[in-house]
Order: sequence, then C-alpha cells, then structure tokens
Amino acid sequence: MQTNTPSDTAVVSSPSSSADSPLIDCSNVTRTYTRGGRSVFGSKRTGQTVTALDNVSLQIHRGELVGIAGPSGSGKSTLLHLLAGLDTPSSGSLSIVDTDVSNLSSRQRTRLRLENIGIVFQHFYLLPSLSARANVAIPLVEKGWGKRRRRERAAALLDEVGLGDRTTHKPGELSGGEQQRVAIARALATEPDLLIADEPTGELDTATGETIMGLFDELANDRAVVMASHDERALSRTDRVIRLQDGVRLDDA
Ligand SMILES: Nc1ncnc2c1ncn2[C@@H]1O[C@H](COP(=O)(O)OP(=O)(O)OP(=O)(O)O)[C@@H](O)[C@H]1O
Repeated sequence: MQTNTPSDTAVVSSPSSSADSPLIDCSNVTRTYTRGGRSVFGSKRTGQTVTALDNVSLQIHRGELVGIAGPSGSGKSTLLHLLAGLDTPSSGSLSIVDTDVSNLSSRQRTRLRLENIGIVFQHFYLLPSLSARANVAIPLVEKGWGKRRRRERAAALLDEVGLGDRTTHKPGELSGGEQQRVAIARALATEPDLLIADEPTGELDTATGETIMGLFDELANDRAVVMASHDERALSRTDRVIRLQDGVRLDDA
C-alpha cells in the first residue's frame, strides 16, 4: 500500500468548490512525444517528435456524458490519459476537479486519481483469480478500508450495475458485458466525480454495448463521464462528441 505525505493529500480538491465550475478545464493543451521521452520542441513531426495533441481546449461539467472520437492516431488516447491524470501536458493548462495537474508529481496524480477519478478500459483488466467482489474492492484496499466494509461496499456496487447475483463469480465465469460491468463497479468504488472510459464497448456485441451505454447515461447524472470510442452507435448515446483529427479539435479547426 502506498503511504502519502501531507503534500500528496494537499492536491485533493476542496469540497467547497463551486457546483458550476467545470470538472475538467483544459486550455490550449499540447502534448508532444519523442522516442526517448518528451520534447519541448517541434510542431507536428520533426525528426522523432510527434505532436499528438495540438492546442486543445475543452470544458466538461458534472452531469455530462461526453464522447471523444476521431480516426486512429488522432489523439484520443493521449487526451484521455491527460484527463485521467495519467499524464501531464507539454504545454497549456489542465485542471481536473479544481486541481491544476500540470505540475503535479506522479505520486500526487496517483492520489488525485484515487480520490476523484475512475477509469474503465476496453480490455477490463480484472484479476482472474479474484471474485467479482474482490476485484471491485481493490481500490478500497488502496484507501485502507477494512475487509468487512470493503465487501459490503463492493457488493452494493455490483448490485448497482445489475450483478448482485454474481458477486462470487470469477471473471472467467462471466460474459464480456458482465466483466465490463465489474470493471465499471471497480471504477466507482471510491465514488469518483469523474469516470473516464477508453473504448468501453470495443470488446462487446451491439446489444451489450447498448446496456453499458445505458449504465453510463445513468452514472453521468451526478458525475461526468468521458469516453473515447470508434463506435458511432455508442457515441450517439452521449450528450456531445468532441472530434479530433491529427491532434486538433475539428470544431476548433
Ligand atoms: N508514447 C508515445 N510515443 C510516441 N508517439 C506516441 C506515443 N503515444 C502516442 N503517440 C503518437 O501520438 C499520436 C496520437 O496517438 P493516440 O494513441 O493518442 O491516438 P488514438 O486516436 O488514441 O489512436 P487509436 O484510435 O488507434 O487508439 C499518434 O501519431 C501516435 O503514434
């Protein structure tokens, strides 16, 4: 388990933040990559430098279900990783849940994610040897909760996503849609304000994808849900879609 210094906990937003302020405030964000690390130089491709995101601005509020779309290589994952606090911009400003993430250390971003952000991936990433309930409880272990409290909370979350009768099943005994719902329940364990999902319906058949989108729609009532997707059917269920091409927002171009 990770121990946190006082400066780590200081990054967590205060509950006094305004209800109207955006959960995500991204202003003129650029992210460049180089093969050996990040670069401060370059536009588009210069030698080994790639501009994956180019001067992107957006705001996302509580209550919104927002899609991020674009062709392969357009910068969706790069943007999602920034919004999830997994990465920091090369330039520009990015605030997540009233916290300026631009200059946070990796440890401080870990803390921010644990307190405020749930993440769902295309491939679920459940631990195969653990029950659905134990998988959902993993973030609560990191938060230091006792076993009984963790089990109760995990069972309640599985009930919330319609898997109340599957708590002791292992991932291998569940369908793809059920596994994704376990992954969503796990992402919700710490009651995050922000749920980030990368291709959440990519592994699922159409009907199961629809079920997951219905769940996201409900979950966005009292938090923000942001999902990157190639799936136009899933994107049509969102409140709005931010479209990227070559790292640029199409509606800004
Ligand atoms: N770690 C990295 N190092 C170097 N270049 C990278 C890195 N990650 C992404 N890129 C490049 O940045 C650009 C955007 O990539 P990104 O993965 O964000 O696109 P994407 O829209 O998510 O694509 P896909 O739909 O195929 O997942 C691409 O040109 C990609 O090759």
